[in-house]
Amino acid sequence: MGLLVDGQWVDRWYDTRGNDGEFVRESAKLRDWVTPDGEPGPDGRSSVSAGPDRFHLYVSLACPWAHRVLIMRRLKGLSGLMGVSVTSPYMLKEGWTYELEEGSSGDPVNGVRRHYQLYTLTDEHYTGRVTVPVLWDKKKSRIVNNESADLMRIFNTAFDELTGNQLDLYPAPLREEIDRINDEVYDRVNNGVYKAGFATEQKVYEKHVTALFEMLDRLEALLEERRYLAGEYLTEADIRLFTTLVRFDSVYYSHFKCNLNRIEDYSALSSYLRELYQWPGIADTVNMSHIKRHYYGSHPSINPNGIVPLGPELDLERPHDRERLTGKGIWQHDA
Ligand SMILES: N[C@@H](CCC(=O)N[C@@H](CS)C(=O)NCC(=O)O)C(=O)O
Repeated sequence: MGLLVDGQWVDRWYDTRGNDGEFVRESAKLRDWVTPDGEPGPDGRSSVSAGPDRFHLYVSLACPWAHRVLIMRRLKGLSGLMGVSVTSPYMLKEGWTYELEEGSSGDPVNGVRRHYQLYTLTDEHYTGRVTVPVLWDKKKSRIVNNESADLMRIFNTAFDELTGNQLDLYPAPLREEIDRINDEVYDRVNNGVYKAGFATEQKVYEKHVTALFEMLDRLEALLEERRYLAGEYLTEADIRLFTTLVRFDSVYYSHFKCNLNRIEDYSALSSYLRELYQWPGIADTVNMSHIKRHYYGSHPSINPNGIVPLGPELDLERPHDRERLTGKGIWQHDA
């Protein structure tokens, strides 16, 4: 695990010592947009135009941030329009790689063996963390964007004219509520499990685990009343929560020591997790082997021998009881 410094790969773990035992996630740096005609994106950001064979997605099936984007690709019918390269589950000295024998798909587009090469192809002096997911522009031979929150929004609208898909996972009337939920879920849940798991001071770990379970209790109460986080429609907020929930009992509970409860112990949250897992197309995006091998095998400071636990045995296919709450599926753009 490492980062690029002026285009050179440096093998270095996160610096928690310099932050009083806290893991601080670096913000993504490549933030261009994709729009139907290449007109500027939100906040006037520069943009490239959507095209049928222009983009390629690089993901790890283990990574919850990449997973959100893979789900959006599926729900928005983009699979035929945009190929995907899957990394090896392991992220070790050279960072993410495309080693076929470890379970990577390889990289048919650029033929790179190490994920950081995509960053140096984009900018030979790149400095910063080298993360998945990444959206690659085949026309300009560079990364367009490496922030999953942006990629979800791009996929929600940019290609609609090409696909005819009208589903809207960020509908205008619900945006304020979605943004509010996303902020808290990001801080306490999505990134909260990492802040607990990568903490190197007891009090820091306890602070983040406490905040995480306070939030899970609040989400449990909300989901007792609401079918989905923002109400009756499934939105991006649900996808963002799902990718953490589906990893929780297998990984975050034990590997990151987030073990006050399992998701299975919450009635509404566990049923909600099963409903989302059973949503058409979603189960196919979940690869528990990559998920477990990645976490237990890529963090030697937490799990030095890399032993991958056999359990727990989860049955996400069993019935859920969410029909008792009103649900209207996914919003349509022209609804
Ligand atoms: N802000 C990014 C974060 C992505 C991220 O941190 N991905 C992890 C994998 S789960 C990664 O690639 N980490 C490598 C590193 O931090 O060096 C996003 O949401 O797209």
